[in-house]
Amino acid sequence: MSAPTILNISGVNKRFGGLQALSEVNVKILKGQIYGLIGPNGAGKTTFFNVITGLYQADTGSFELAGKPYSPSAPHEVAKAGIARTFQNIRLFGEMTVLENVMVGCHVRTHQGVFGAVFRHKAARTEELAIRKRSQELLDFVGIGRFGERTARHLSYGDQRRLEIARALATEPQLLALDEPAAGMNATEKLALRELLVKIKNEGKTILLIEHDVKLMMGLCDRLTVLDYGKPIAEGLPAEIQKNPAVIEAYLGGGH
Ligand SMILES: Nc1ncnc2c1ncn2[C@@H]1O[C@H](COP(=O)(O)OP(=O)(O)OP(=O)(O)O)[C@@H](O)[C@H]1O
Repeated sequence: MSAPTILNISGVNKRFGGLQALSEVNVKILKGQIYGLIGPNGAGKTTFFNVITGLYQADTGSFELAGKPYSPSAPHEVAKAGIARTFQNIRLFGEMTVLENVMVGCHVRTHQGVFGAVFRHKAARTEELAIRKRSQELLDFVGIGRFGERTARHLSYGDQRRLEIARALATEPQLLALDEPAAGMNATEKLALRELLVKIKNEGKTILLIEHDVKLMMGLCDRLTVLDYGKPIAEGLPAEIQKNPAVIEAYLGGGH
């Protein structure tokens, strides 16, 4: 029996004025996969992320998350529905501690929410302790457990990326959507990131990944979709994608 479908999206179109940023995009991601989205600059990758996480509204498209119809809406609702994302430009609470950043992520799934935590009702205190413990476990999992009390903005670049991933995992997502997590990383940091993503996959999580480093993607992804000028030009296994003439043309041809 094949794995259940986590994300099933079809017929997505998105236009900005005269520009067709997404054109009939279909993506189907199975549980436990690392699914890659690649394409030259401006191909529509981030727009696709923005559409599935409710930052942009698609002109058309049908969306299913873990077998249920899903309508991308406000970011908090999207997190509750089960999609957690990171951004090309790191978005942390820079003045909060590393641990607190992850705790914020955990509150998506709590009963008391952030207000309960602030006013310190008794039930909230108990929940808060559990959240602290869970957050520390997540920091340990991504490899920055020793920095919990540091101010987030004092972490190294690579560790800030890990923290973003820990915070996203804290929302207990069905799908972890990572937008260029290796951007700006050196070779050692990239290698460590790769190991972390494999570790997350081995926990049974499902990952949707945008990344410019094609070599990294080919080694990491179970399947990929290639976008070019908003259109899907190929879908398949890394070995199929690598020898697809349309993909080679999109990357090496004169259009970009
Ligand atoms: N809010 C917007 N308004 C108008 N045009 C936009 C908007 N967002 C994106 N675009 C345009 O849509 C196209 C796709 O952009 P997008 O950022 O999704 O590409 P990308 O594949 O993520 O590129 P990169 O790899 O450079 O991040 C581009 O031509 C971009 O200029």
